[in-house]
Amino acid sequence: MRWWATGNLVISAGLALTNLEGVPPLLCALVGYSLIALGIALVLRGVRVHCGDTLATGQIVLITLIAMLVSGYFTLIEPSVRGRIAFSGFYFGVLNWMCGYAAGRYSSERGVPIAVTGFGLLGTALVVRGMHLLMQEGPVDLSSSTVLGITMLTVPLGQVCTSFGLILMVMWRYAERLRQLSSIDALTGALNRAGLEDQGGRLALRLQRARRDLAVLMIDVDHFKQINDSFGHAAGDEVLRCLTRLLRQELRPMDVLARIGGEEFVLVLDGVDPAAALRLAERLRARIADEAVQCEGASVAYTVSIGVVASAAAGYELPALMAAGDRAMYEAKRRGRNQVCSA
Ligand SMILES: Nc1nc2c(ncn2[C@@H]2O[C@H](COP(=O)(O)OP(=O)(O)OP(=O)(O)O)[C@@H](O)[C@H]2O)c(=O)[nH]1
Repeated sequence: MRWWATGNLVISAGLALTNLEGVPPLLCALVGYSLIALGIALVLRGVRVHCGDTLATGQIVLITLIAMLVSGYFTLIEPSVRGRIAFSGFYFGVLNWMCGYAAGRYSSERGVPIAVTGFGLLGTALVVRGMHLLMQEGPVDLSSSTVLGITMLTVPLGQVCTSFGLILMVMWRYAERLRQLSSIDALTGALNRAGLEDQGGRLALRLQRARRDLAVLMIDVDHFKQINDSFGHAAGDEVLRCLTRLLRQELRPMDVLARIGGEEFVLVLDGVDPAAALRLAERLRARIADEAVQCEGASVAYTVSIGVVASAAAGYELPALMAAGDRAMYEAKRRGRNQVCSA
């Protein structure tokens, strides 16, 4: 956004300079056209940065230098207004197409089609203008042609489209980021309750429609308060992070992992039948009991209690599945912890 705004400011300054009465032609041509090229290069950098790429400073300098040299050539060495204006049409047109290409190629965000259309319109209008001036007979006449009239109309239309499209792209990016942040637990990076309701709910609905098995594991760390009390809160946090990493290793791409309370985690498993869910829960329980967490020189051993529930027993409603899984998990606690129970 910063590059794009600066770029547009520089383009405006360049345009103003090229149209000023009484300005020496050399200044008008060299500085004016260079500024326009520099401005478009900054816009191109902005679009690329937004799409995870960049445009090197050397490339920006090169783009500006080309405009300066060619316009200087048509002013000092081979003075030709037609040559200068035709060149600027082609050159700035192609640069605008490059901006459109960058936006369309690297991004799939809302607003991209509008921005690409805007850059496309701008580029096409400028190239058509350049071609028209080249083919025009007699002295250069910028006022009396229908083609030039249409291109003059297209340029502001393209500018409105690019501005609107780029603003939409940036807003969409912020909205996506906010949505992600509001569904992620800051400590572990797993989903939080809101994220679970959203992604877990969608997974359950998809599996119900496809008539596939779904299983939910409710996992609670045993005597977590004692871990905090004995080793400190930082060690407790590290246990939660390590547990998240360990659980992630067992997940497949469609599975959902969430932390829904202090030391309570939920796994929603895609296409897992009751027997396989029990086997997985048992494997997790044993691995967790075996792997102590190292934190600030201390080795913190811990265990978990797991409640297992499958769609075959409790249906596909996530709240009902979690309630049944919770009951099974508390049964595991009641039986002495470090256990797996199924609903
Ligand atoms: N380190 C750390 N502790 C937390 C966090 N969230 C909650 N806790 C602590 O987790 C502890 C949970 O204690 P309890 O609910 O009594 O459960 P427990 O000690 O695990 O006992 P059982 O579940 O019955 O085995 C409390 O002491 C909370 O302060 C967190 O993000 N980090």
